[in-house]
Amino acid sequence: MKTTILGYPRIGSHRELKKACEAFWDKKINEEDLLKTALDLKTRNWLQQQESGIDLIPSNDFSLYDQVLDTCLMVGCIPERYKYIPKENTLELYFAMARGLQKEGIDVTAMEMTKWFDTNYHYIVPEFEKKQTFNYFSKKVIKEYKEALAIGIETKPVLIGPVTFLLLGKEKEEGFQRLDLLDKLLPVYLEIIQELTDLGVEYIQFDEPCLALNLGNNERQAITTTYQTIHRQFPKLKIFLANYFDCYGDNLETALQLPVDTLHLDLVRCQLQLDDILNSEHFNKNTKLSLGVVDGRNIWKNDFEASLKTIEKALTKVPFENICISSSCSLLHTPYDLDLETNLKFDIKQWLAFAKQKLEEINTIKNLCLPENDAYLPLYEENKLANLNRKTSKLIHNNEVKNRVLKLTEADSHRESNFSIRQAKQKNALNLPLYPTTTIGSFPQTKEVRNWRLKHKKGQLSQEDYDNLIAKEIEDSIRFQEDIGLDVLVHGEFERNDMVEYFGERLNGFAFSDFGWVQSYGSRCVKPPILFGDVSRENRMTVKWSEYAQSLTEKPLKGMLTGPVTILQWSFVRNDQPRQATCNQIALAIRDEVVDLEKHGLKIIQIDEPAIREGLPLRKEAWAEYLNWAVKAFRISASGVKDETQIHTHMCYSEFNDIIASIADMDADVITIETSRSEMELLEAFVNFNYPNEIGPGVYDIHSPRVPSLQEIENLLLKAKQVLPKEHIWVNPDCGLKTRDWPETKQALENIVKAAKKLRQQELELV
Ligand SMILES: CN1c2c(nc(N)[nH]c2=O)NC[C@@H]1CNc1ccc(C(=O)N[C@@H](CCC(=O)N[C@@H](CCC(=O)N[C@@H](CCC(=O)O)C(=O)O)C(=O)O)C(=O)O)cc1
Ligand SMILES: N[C@@H](CCS)C(=O)O
Ligand SMILES: [Zn+2]
Repeated sequence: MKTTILGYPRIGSHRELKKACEAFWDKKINEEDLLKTALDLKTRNWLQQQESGIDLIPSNDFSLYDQVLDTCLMVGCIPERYKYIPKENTLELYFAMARGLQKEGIDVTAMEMTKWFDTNYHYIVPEFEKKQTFNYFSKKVIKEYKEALAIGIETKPVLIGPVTFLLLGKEKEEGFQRLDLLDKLLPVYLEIIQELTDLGVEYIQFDEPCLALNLGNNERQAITTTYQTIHRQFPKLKIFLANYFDCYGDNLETALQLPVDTLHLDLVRCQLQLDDILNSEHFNKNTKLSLGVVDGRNIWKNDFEASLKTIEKALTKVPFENICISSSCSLLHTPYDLDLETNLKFDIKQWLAFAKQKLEEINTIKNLCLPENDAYLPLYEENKLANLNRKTSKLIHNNEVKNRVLKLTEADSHRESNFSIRQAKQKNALNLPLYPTTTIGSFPQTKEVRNWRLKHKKGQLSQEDYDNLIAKEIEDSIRFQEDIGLDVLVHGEFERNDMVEYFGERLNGFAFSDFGWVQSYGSRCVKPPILFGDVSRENRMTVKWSEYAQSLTEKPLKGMLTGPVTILQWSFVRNDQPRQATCNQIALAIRDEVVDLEKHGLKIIQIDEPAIREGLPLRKEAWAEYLNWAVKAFRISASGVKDETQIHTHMCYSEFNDIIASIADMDADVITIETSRSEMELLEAFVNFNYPNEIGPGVYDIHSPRVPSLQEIENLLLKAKQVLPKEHIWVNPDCGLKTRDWPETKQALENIVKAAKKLRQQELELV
């Protein structure tokens, strides 16, 4: 029996990689310094895994920015627009693809980014053209294998499988299907595998999480062709095939017939597939099984008793030596180390395991399976006790909250009137111009603002002083928004550390870590709150600052809240009750806040739901049930106000096509969406569906430091104007501006307002 994991977090327990990357981008450190930090992190990760008894330790799971971008570089899939960046300057090219580049006559946009399956991790979307060619360009995988070898660790290199790589990408022109490129891509993979096997690599982990999706026959055939070809050419190579985040489902038969050494199962997301596999006529008894019993997506302690039962079941059909104990998916999605948390209550801390603790769990589970396991029995008992304690803890249950959810009625998820009546009333109440301009909520979270919060947290800045600084920042931002002529203002979210953590900190039922960082994209991290119990709102959460901001201006100010599905989705959520039940509890807490904002004079309230698409189950069979409760939860949160109050929602990084009916069903008066990186492509779904309510297609890609020109914004707006009724169009950036600096924000927003004014002028001239 062996142990493995599919990947380890890489940002650093103290976000060392984030800090090094950002210092490198700011030219405060050079390439050598950055690469040294990276090597230190990789080395620490490998040694940690070795020390924890992991047998098959992954390499090439590290990335300076994103593993899909690494794969693009590996196979030379570099879009034409980067050709002016010298290829020898690999890091400049790499970060230009990730973030865009504006310097010395070069002005290139970044590649698109989207969500990695149903996680809050974003990957860079590969771009393919009809005449796409591939070549073995970046040798990172070799370099990392050698780096580990240099410290005496023989690793299992991880590659994103060619089929998943193609499916995750996008055709940039018509007339071909990206899967047709497999014939050209596969030879490059073979070249890479050749180099790895020449170095003595025994196992390669191929990540093919596309197997968790509904695939067509040609996609399944592509999987079969790929692994038959690899096996034919490298019969001695041990192919470790990893699918995760859901079952193999109807791809199981294909997967079971592949010539692979080890098949990985995510047994956290899909318990039942083990029975299906063991009972399948296609199951080859010589195939090893990697049993992903330790949750790579959540932070609850493993239930050893349950895991051992699962392993016992596998052992009825699979020889002991053919079992590998592993994490359900890469541990990338969990924080580093629970030992760093000194402020978590013991009661709660005893229920948790972060990445380092998960390594230890995997090792313990394996040892508990051995005949001589005496030394590990105390750990088994400790685990049993902690889990029992969680089941019965008084910290978790609140009957008042449970009853309120039980008493919800259909009427609680409906506004008083339908949209057209509300629209007319809101027009009167708000008196906005055509093409109203607004922003999505946050303004730059500068170093100063974050430092005030840090000092305040450490007790070095009093509540009063902190509040005064925030108030001044809000006032400045209101003046700025008025000066440039925005129509609907925001307070700027300066008081918030994060749009989910901030609410979690103010709601009952949540706990917080100090170092529970998880990479969201590139150098950006989030610290998901730990949602352990019934959720309720004790006090108002946002009214003070929104009311204050509104008092500074005659223009309408948007109250700013995070929606129930997003709070659920971006927290480490309890696994002892259905997600739907937890979501309704959050919805009621947000509803109370919405009603309070209205009471305090806010005429527009935005309830952000950027995670609604990401929460969609990977398999379509499960969509309807999810969408039903998710949309309902949003509606519960939004429906406590009168018709005149305008409810906005915001979503970013979403493919809307498949779920557009549900988005319309959310019945927000206005929705702002991400569209600029995709050149308004994402708007298509709204147009085809005849989306009934108002819509603000983002015209400024806020994830890149690039300032969009007036012309670019105008072009995007013209595209929107061609397909949407003009009375429905809002003009706004893609998403919040918290990651941007003020100078570029000012320039970009000025351009946005100018573009909207120009459009209005053109309308006047037409009359
Ligand atoms: C909209 N997005 C979000 C997602 N998920 C969320 N939970 N939140 C989101 O906003 N998913 C999809 C997208 C992803 N986008 C982003 C965008 C930006 C960030 C981001 O900027 N993250 C910050 C960390 C934010 C935070 O929690 N800050 C705290 C702690 C501040 C801190 O680092 N303090 C320093 C000292 C201050 C200093 O000197 O700089 C310290 O403690 O050492 C706060 O503001 O109080 C990031 O830095 O990565 C994430 C996802
Ligand atoms: N209101 C949030 C939404 C981000 S998705 C912000 O502006 O940052
Ligand atoms: Zn957003």
